[in-house]
Amino acid sequence: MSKKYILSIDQGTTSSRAILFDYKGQVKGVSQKEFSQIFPKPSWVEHDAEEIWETVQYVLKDVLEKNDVDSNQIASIGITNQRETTVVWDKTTGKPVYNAIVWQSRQTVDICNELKTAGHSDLFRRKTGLLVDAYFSGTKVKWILDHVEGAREKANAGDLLFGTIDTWLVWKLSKGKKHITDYTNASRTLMFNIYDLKWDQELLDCLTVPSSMLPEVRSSSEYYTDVDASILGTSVPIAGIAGDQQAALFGQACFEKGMAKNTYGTGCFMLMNTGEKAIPSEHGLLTTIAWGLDGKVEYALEGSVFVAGSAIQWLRDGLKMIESSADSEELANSVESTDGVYVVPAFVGLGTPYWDSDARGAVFGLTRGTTDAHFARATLESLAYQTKDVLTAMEKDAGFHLTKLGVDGGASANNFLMQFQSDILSVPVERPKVLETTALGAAYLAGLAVGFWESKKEIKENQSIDQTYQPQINDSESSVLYNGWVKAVASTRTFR
Ligand SMILES: Nc1ncnc2c1ncn2[C@@H]1O[C@H](COP(=O)(O)OP(=O)(O)O)[C@@H](O)[C@H]1O
Ligand SMILES: O=P(O)(O)OC[C@H](O)CO
Repeated sequence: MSKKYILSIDQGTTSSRAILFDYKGQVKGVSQKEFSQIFPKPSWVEHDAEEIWETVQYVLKDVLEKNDVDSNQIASIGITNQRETTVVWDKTTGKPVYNAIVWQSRQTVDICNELKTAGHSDLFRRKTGLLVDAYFSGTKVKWILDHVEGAREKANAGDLLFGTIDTWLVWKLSKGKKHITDYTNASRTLMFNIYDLKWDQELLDCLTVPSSMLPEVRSSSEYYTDVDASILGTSVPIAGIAGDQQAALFGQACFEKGMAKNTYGTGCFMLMNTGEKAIPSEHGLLTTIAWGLDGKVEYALEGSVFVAGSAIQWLRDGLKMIESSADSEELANSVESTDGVYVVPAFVGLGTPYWDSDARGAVFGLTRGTTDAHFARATLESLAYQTKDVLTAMEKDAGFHLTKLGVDGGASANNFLMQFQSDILSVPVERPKVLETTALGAAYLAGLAVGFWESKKEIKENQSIDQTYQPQINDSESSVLYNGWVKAVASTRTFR
């Protein structure tokens, strides 16, 4: 039977997806399953790693069954994942010793403060391109070893393994045969030197993490192992791995230096390809690995916003203002403006460019006339304002202006948001036809490794644009609106 498809696993913060892509990069079928968000304390976010694995198995089988595709028709599997989220499990039993600590979780703020007080900030920044922040995996591993009874002893004896979600899934899919990750995921851990391309003993010592827990680091596109035949009926090669934001950069075909994309998912992540040169940021951005491919590594600058689509979920689930996230568009469009209302969704602090762990959400400008529509509109607008904060920092670091912004991710389906984004940035916003660029990027990486696609040039030809949003307000109107946001953020940060 001929190999017609590449199968992508997109393990995101709120759901797991399996997507079948054909040679043209078109979606042949999708299966998606949400899983539980666990909030043990305010600003802590955890997942059950076993539940994640169950949802991944479910969507893999479901997408094949629903679309009448046999696993024999799959040329290879690509994995892309929510990054930084940390799983520690027992090597022998395969059982996690604690919930997965999610990238958004703030439970390691105290550990970060200790590292900063001990004077380690520069060391981490210099070697990893990141910042000492609870966002990244390193302090999460340390937290688990410090807080789970017996964990440190077991880790020291070599009995525990660490992995980001990609590592956990490959371990499960290969029935414990492979403990690996790729450069992009390793570059988000605070333990990996992005210049030497090795786990860094000095950083591990600061974090008190034994090196025996760490996975082998591989490129983002190569044959790693097979999915065990018992899972899908035949053994299918796994041949692509990348963190979801890097995969989206690849899926948007941002192969050249200076090309950037912004993904609106649970959080919002803007990445710019900087080629074979890593650019250290002076404006609060992260320097990170874009991918390891064809025997070399390329780098990116990244701005990370912690709360974006999850603010819309909060309107839906917390405030019960809307029934579905998509309803936010109609509600926002039912009013002409927010009437001066600003929502700063700093539920878990603020990421780029503020890196303020202690900030918490705030609402400004309420009047007796404020309605749910103003509130929903202001919440959607906050995604665009946060993106403007990031783009401003990125342009300063890169030293040039972007001429257009490629977008993707769940919330990029929102036309109100995309138009407002273009208005606030004063640049065109381009949305591709295939919004699943994260999964597509992982598919491309997996397909290149097995010859399904021959080259990046072939991939580029698959790209097509759904809609371009042009700025509809002038620069001074846009500045007035943005200045209100700048004041709102400043006030949020002084409230403690
Ligand atoms: N039409 C929409 N308008 C606004 N937000 C949306 C819309 N559709 C989805 N979202 C938001 O996008 C997020 C889901 O996007 P997705 O890319 O699947 O995220 P993730 O990969 O982080 O799980 C959710 O937080 C949801 O609230
Ligand atoms: O699950 P997403 O798409 O919001 O992505 C999460 C990021 O990878 C966190 O760094």
